[in-house]
Amino acid sequence: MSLADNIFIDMCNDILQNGVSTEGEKVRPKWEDGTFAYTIKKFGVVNRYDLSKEFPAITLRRTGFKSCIDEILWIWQKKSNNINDLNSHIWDSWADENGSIGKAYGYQLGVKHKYKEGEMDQVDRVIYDLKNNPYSRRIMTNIYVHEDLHEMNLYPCAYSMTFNVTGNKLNAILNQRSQDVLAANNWNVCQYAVLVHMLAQVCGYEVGELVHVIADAHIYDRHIPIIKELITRKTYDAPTFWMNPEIKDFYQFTVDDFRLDNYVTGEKITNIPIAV
Ligand SMILES: Nc1nc(=O)c2c([nH]1)NC[C@@H]1CN(c3ccc(C(=O)N[C@@H](CCC(=O)O)C(=O)O)cc3)CN21
Ligand SMILES: O=c1ccn([C@H]2C[C@H](O)[C@@H](COP(=O)(O)O)O2)c(=O)[nH]1
Repeated sequence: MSLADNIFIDMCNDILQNGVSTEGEKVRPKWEDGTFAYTIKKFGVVNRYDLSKEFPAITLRRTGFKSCIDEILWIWQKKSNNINDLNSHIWDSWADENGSIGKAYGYQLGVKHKYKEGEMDQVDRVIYDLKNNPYSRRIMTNIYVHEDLHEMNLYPCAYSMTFNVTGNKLNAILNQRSQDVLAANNWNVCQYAVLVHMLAQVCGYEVGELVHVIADAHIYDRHIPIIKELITRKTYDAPTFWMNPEIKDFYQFTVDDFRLDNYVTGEKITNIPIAV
């Protein structure tokens, strides 16, 4: 069993047993047929992944490793907010007729800001500090920008990263305000784990911990039977993560520079309904 499976199973059991239902409350998302998408939710879930021990992909079912990397590169490296730059279709429901998701995610990371050292966007600011001020306690990004929220089709969920160098290790906190546990929990964990690996390699560190702080961790009503079945499955050993060691420039990584070897998992769950 992988450590990530343990964390996932414990979190799901905690939500199912101790969570609170939103049924009958005023909620925003809907299912495709127009009915409200209620959840069972738990406030303030914190999960810690030691990336130096294993890559945190669950084995209960296969996490779409290549598509989650494609999305993190879309946001952090291409700094794009257009689904035409993305190879998967996961954002289609939130894009306008031109393919834009508005001033969200990649758009915000590409905005240049004025600092004493010159103009930089948030990603380049992080890389600059990791290389030049590793003991700074101010190395963080934030894409939850209130003045632009009215131009976002979906407000950012995973909205902030805080990086912290301790010894020769790069640690990070991912702050997430809202988490669809079935569709995107392990997806988000794997993509931000990959981001920490990338930044550690190009800035000269070993990987440390990824701490995932989730304000509202929820299981949608139509996902409850799927989750109940999922967490009773057999688990396998964690896969081996490979990243091309030759890449030393953050902007040179492509999806082909990453691989999960020996990723043995339970069977695929097809057609997971997504609340929009
Ligand atoms: N309700 C909801 N849940 C989300 O997870 C979510 C949103 N909305 N809105 C924006 C993005 C889009 N995200 C998504 C959307 C779909 C999948 C999905 O269908 N996942 C499939 C496999 C996809 C693949 O491997 O390419 C899965 O089996 O989990 C995942 C994340 C995450 N976000
Ligand atoms: O990276 C992501 C993006 C989105 N989600 C989920 C979390 C919620 O279920 C919805 C967003 O709805 P809000 O009403 O805006 O909270 O999308 C995710 O888990 N991960």
